[in-house]
Amino acid sequence: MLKLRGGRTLYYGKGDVLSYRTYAAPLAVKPIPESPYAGDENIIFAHNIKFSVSGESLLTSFTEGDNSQVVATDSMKNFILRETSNYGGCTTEGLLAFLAERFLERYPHIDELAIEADRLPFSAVTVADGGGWSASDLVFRRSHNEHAGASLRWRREDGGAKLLKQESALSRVQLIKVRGSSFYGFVRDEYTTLPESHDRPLFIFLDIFWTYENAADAIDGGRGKYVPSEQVHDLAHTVFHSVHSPSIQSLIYAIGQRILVSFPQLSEVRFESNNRTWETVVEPADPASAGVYTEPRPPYGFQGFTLTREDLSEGNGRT
Ligand SMILES: O=c1[nH]c(=O)c2[nH]c(=O)[nH]c2[nH]1
Repeated sequence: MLKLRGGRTLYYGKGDVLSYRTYAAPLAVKPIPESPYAGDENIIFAHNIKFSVSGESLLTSFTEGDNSQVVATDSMKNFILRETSNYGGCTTEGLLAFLAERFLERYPHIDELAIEADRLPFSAVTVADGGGWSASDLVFRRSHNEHAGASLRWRREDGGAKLLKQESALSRVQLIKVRGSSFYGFVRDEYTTLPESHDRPLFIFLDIFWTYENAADAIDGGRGKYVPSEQVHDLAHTVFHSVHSPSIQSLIYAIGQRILVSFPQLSEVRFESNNRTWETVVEPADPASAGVYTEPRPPYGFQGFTLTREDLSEGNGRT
């Protein structure tokens, strides 16, 4: 949240700015053992952007109805859309940094801004190419599955723009593991009705956020240290597949450790998870046989956890 000196909150801006940029620079990343992902041609580089500004100079627009310093949110939308064509890089974080820095240059009375985006994923369709199959470079399908995101906060300082906060994201992951998860040993008392489970079908909703040690690695994909959400997703799959989890709490911690080990350029990884474990209708005779489940009823449980590099050192009291 954007705040003025003295702690007063003041901001305004535009959300849901839908920007479909074509032919951004291609992104190439180092492969990791858990993922075949090596980059993106960025033929479609599309985002849903949210943008807001703050500053002492805007106070009278609220207190006195003085619009003389107000950049209309309609103009913000135009700025974002038009300037997106001038972005020469290949990452969402880079696009947001480019827009933020240009905006602060263009409007010197704005002190602080927040900009965030969800990447709108489009994947190439597979086409027959005379005997085989290949990925089209012309036709793409809109995906409504998990996607990347990023958020940045900037403040004008000493005439330049200073990055205050950076977070990248993988949002709306939905994964089901049909067996190999348990939940038992929890507090049992007069309020407990949940049976212990030694092998449950575990369905989780997951959002994963990460922060770089050096934000330049997120902003400039050419430095070779960009962490693509696709690799984060593949790491999460791999851990979910391979560990027997005693709880979602323990599962997200294991995924977080693996992410920090794989990507030494990150300082922090954060999780928000949601338990959507299917409700059992017909119990399977043994875990690998036919069962029938249905959607769980609300309310849903959730978990949150932030890991730092300390979580990788021995004797941190958490492992
Ligand atoms: O992985 C879980 N963690 C919990 O804290 C919890 N609580 C609950 O009812 N089911 C689960 N599952």
